[in-house]
Amino acid sequence: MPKAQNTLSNIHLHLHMESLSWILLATAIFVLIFKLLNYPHGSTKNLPPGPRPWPLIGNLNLIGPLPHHSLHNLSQTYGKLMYLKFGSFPVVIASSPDMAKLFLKTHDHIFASRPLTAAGKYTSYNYQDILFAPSTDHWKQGRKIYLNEVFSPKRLDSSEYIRVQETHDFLSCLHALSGDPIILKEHVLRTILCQISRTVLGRKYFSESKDKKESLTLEEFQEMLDEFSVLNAVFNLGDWIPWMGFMDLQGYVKRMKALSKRFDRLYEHVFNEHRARMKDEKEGFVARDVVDVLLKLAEDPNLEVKLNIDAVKGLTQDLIVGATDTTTTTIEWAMSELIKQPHLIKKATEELDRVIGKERWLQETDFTNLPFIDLILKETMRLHPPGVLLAPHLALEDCKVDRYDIVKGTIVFVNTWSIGRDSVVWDDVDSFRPERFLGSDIDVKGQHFELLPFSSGRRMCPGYRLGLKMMRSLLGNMLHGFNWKLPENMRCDDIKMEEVYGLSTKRKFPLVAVLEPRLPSHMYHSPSGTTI
Ligand code: HEM
Repeated sequence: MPKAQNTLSNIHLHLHMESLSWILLATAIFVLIFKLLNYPHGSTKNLPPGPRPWPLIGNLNLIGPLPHHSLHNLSQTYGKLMYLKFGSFPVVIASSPDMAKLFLKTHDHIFASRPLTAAGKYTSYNYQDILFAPSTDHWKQGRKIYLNEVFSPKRLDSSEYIRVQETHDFLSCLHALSGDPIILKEHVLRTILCQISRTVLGRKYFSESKDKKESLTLEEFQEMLDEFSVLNAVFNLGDWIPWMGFMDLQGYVKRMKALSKRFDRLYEHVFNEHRARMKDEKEGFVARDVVDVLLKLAEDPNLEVKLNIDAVKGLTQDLIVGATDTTTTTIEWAMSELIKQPHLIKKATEELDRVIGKERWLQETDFTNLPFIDLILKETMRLHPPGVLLAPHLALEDCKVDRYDIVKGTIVFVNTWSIGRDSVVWDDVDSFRPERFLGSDIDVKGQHFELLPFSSGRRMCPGYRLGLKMMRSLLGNMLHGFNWKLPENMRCDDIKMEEVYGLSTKRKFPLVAVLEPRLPSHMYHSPSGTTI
């Protein structure tokens, strides 16, 4: 072979070898990246079963607009403990009472933290609230403050008069509207907002019509709460694929920052008013509401963890957002289920007539004598728990759960919506039958893992007693005070039961009803003289 030709084929061979090495190198890098992205699926860990994840997005492609439904369907294939990847994060889903118990009771100390999300950072004062705070000393102290200063039986008793006044105003408003179709949730939300604002902030701080002088209208406040609910439940890409976060492709972070500014303006106004009273009254100052208590605590040098002003805002905000959507949504679901089954309303009103009579309204001391109202609420929260996936929990350490390895940093969701439809636990799962709880000791206080609307363990809802009081009283009195009908052109089958996912999972189509008074007319006179 001539020398020149020899050299040429050497070059060819060299080039061929070189491209081969490039191909091999590229393949090796691809495999490595794929393995890294899918870690720990490829590791020696014994992970719960789950679908194979895609690079980059993991299993996010399997999650639809109602994530609890998507996860429920997946659990029918992969089982009650399921492993997925959301972007680059390992996620496990518990879909049965025994699995929920392992995370919320047996290993509660390991799973009581929260992942750091953009919502917690931008809408909740950089996690200086309680709901989004990881398991830190700030969070522990905040829960203690709540339990002693807001939710103790004594504190709840001292704010009862507010709930009574606002409930009477609510009933009076409904009476004035009797005969006309009403959008129920608007009235319930307004009442809950009035109750919680007066208890926490001292007064309402919003006006119900545009011409009154308040920094905020009711409409704007409701809009802010809706936006909070949406932004705190969205699948924000930057949370799951952190390197994409800076692009904010969905625009959620921008909205979070804007919302936070609106809430902050409200708190600044509220706090300035409270500080002014504190200054005026000096030694004679006595705390009248939760903000007073928190601002006083912020001055306390002996507090274990210093409470700065952002933390006071975070703690204040959790009470407002924690109380409003959850209770309003539950009452709306309850009435939607009841109105489809008039015999249940009849049963409830028979009990009310027997226990309360027609000459007074239901009070908080009557609750123990009205078991059917409680059965209705339990059955509502079985089928329509507001927090369908609870809030996300985070593994602080590696842990073995039901023979599977759950690695540190795994995010845990408990699918309470799925548990409420578990046919191993419940008969006739899709039917709304409050009587199913007759003679059963299952309650909603975190001891029975088949019914977890308020969760259980260290992260259990601290406001559940207040939530129950507000719901029992409003629902009971709504049934006591009125006959419930559908607008003329509607039949029971027209009531759609579709959902919209959010911090609380709400009805897609608001319930519209027509009310007719059941009690003598003098009963509806509101003591505070509120008109609509
Ligand atoms: C129907 C009424 C309510 C329901 C169904 C409900 C449900 C829940 C759920 C599921 C959680 C998350 C638990 C977890 O992560 O495991 C939670 C947490 C929380 N709830 Fe409620 N809630 C209700 C009413 C209230 C009320 C009335 C308040 C306050 C006034 C409140 C304040 C909070 C707070 C501050 C947290 C955060 C607790 C923490 O992360 O440590 N909730 N709630």
